[in-house]
Amino acid sequence: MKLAVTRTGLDVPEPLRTRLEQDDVVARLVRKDATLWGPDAESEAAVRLGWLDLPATSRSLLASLAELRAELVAEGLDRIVLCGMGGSSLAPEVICRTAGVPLVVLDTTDPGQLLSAMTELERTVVVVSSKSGGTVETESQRRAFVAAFARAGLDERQIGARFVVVTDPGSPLADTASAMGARAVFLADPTVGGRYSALSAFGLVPSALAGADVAALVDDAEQLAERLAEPGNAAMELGAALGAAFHAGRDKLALADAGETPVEGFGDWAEQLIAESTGKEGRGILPVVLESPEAPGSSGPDVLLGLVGAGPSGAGPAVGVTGPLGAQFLGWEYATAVAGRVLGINPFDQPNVTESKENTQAILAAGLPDEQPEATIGAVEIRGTAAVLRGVDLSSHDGLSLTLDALLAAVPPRGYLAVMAYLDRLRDARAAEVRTALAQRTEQAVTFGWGPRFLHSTGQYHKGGPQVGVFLQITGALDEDVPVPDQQYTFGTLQAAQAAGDRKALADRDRPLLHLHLTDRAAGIDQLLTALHC
Ligand SMILES: O=P(O)(O)OC[C@H]1O[C@](O)(CO)[C@@H](O)[C@@H]1O
Repeated sequence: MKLAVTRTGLDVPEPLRTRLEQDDVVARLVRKDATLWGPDAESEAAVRLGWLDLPATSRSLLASLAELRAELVAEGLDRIVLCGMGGSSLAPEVICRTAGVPLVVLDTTDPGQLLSAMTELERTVVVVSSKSGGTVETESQRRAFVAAFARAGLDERQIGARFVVVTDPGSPLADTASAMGARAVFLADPTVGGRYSALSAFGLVPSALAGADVAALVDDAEQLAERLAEPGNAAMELGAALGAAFHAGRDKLALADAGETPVEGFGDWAEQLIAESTGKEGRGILPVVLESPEAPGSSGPDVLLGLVGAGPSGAGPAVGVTGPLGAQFLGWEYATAVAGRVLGINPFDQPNVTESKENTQAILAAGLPDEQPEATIGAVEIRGTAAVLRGVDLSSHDGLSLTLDALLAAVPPRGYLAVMAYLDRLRDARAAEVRTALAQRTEQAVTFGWGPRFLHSTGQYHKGGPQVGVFLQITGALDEDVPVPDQQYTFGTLQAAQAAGDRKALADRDRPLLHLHLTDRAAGIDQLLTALHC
């Protein structure tokens, strides 16, 4: 099956089509012309287009991956835990979900979620994936697993044999991998950025070790790669549609898995690709991951519905993309690069991501801020900016409902509300229902992200995109905490510092923000959902 793109209710205007043709974008992109995104982006683009070659170059990984998987299974090591953030874990999660094979993805600093991953150690192999090799979440998780294996009685050599590392050549993680005697190290192509790395070792290594058929993925991508030089190819059509929608004022892309598609959870991967690539210089396309094509938020004056796995069935505006997963990855990457050109931004940098990271480090050094709640209602402590809380009667018996009403009222027309939950996405999964409940009550887009994962995805858009966002941050009390080995802080402190660091980054931009801290997570989520449904 080939990649196919269909549209309803959205035209690609002739001038845009002509411009893309006259500028020879199709031919220039496949020959990796770094000038496509303007002079400011040129030096970065020159070292960021390696993803176009991956369908051919990644083939060389397949034999060694099959061998390594067989070796691990023979030793009874059949549980794969992947430590990695953003582009280093989102693709393997979709690949494994789609293939129906188990992969434990650890992309969090939540101590509870970490502890649930640190089980069944006797059958566990940990894949540590980080391009830069310097991502604090990933390095902290690696240390925690080393300590857990040691507690389980493994010696140094045995511990090393439980780790597989994926990183860029020369990164600090490459050095650590050899120092710890990691069982295998895969050095990835440094000319591929994190969110474009689905078909590289970052996507393939953990997925193959978990049992997914990654050869099929590469085959499917290669079939599309062969057509990418053709004018009007499907990926070009998708990029043109995203660009046309943006210029028509439809700068929210509501993404849903659709139809009989075997692709599962694609929206979470595409969300990072689109948000981090386009959300900068005060513009961008905001991906809104929907629970289903009919979920609230699938239509609106600023929305384009994007269906993965089926053509659009209604009047639109919508775009449907069908085809196998390998082709979907490559097609959306290509389309995002094209959309970047249409929007006039550099789709390969993430200039605002470091800000929250730096705030986090400063907070870890100085200590967590002491911010007293404005009110505590049941299991929910309420804090927030004046733009949300001014005039809200927090002493009222329905103070939480009134607060949420005020939050919704603060979202401007064509703006958005971002829910950011620094919780355990397994145990506190019901928190995601807050998105649907809020989206039912507003015309504006409502997104949901698990912290700190979203910091490596929509976090770029929040800070670098149009400043029309309103934010709901949810944090929760800890049942247990876990020290980060050889650091002065625990995972719980790191998680709290990440949340506080991001609050600071948003406050520095005067964005309206409501911070709800759940003193009892389950009770607090219940309370929130009740307040939203009444
Ligand atoms: O693979 P790394 O270097 O750990 O980075 C993880 C993620 O962090 C970012 O660099 C920035 O948030 C993403 O672009 C990337 O996918």
